[in-house]
Amino acid sequence: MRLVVVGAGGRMGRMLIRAVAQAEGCTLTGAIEREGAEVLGQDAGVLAGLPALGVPVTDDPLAAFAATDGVLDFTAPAATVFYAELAAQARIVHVVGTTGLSEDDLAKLRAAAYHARIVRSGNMSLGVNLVAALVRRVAASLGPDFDIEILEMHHRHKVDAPSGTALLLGEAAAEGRGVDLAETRVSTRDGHTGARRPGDIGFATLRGGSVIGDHSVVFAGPAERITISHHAEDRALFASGAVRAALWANPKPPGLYSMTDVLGL
Ligand SMILES: NC(=O)C1=CN([C@@H]2O[C@H](COP(=O)(O)OP(=O)(O)OC[C@H]3O[C@@H](n4cnc5c(N)ncnc54)[C@H](OP(=O)(O)O)[C@@H]3O)[C@@H](O)[C@H]2O)C=CC1
Ligand SMILES: O=C(O)C1=N[C@H](C(=O)O)C[C@H](O)C1
Repeated sequence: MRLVVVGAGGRMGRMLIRAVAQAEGCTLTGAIEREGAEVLGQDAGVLAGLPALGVPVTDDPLAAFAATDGVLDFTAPAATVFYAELAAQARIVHVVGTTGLSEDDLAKLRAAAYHARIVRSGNMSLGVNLVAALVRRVAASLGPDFDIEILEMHHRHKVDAPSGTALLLGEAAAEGRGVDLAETRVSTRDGHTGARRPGDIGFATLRGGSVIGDHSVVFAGPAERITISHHAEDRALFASGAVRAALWANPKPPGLYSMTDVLGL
């Protein structure tokens, strides 16, 4: 499968180049960065710490999308919406790892998925998606006297909160409970907040250092507490999940898919 990496100079972009170069059955056909980026013109392989691959980083997605089967995109919301529209025009696979998308952005992705095969997930790892399945089940089993709180910590450069993974886990908890996350979500507490509202799903965000991604879901009951945690130890985990998603989506009809579909969970 021919693949293009957008946001090639980013933390995940470099990991994605490595993952494509090392994956059986995949060829890197393009590496895209934004206009004016310092890495333009560099060889994508060298950028990712590999021998040269003969693929220069460019700011021309049109040419790259016209000659590929799929795009791996861990960039920023506005960029992802733009690339989804291009992927739809080119009728290719678009794997979206970007987090922090608004409802409006998501609506645009749903529209693009009439023509593109889009796989989107706040976390491309097998472990987190298994944890989400577990959280759904635990939330469905426990009664309303168990309060649900989600804690996450990421590196100091992360720009969105709560993380895409925290929201994915929150959605799983809400689904398990049969409630709407939008109506139960509490993402900030400060000052005199009053007592916890029954049924709320709380989010707490920590940022610092080089933490790749730590998540815990706490079910706090009257006399016991269950904590389900996941700790990412290497970004390569997300990159190999993204390549797996692209290979899975390649023969599928247009649509918006998730890692739950890819992993058959
Ligand atoms: N779903 C998952 O499993 C995971 C998701 N993520 C998500 O992936 C995203 C990226 O994370 P990370 O790699 O750490 O961030 P970085 O900031 O390191 O990388 C993002 C890259 O995208 C580039 N970019 C921004 N806009 C465009 C554009 N229009 N065209 C081309 N390139 C563009 C940025 O360039 P510039 O610096 O010039 O803005 C930057 O190089 C985040 O949303 C993060 O939460 C991260 C890990 C796992
Ligand atoms: O920005 C990151 O780094 C990560 N983002 C994703 C998220 O928002 O959950 C996934 C992972 O935790 C790393």
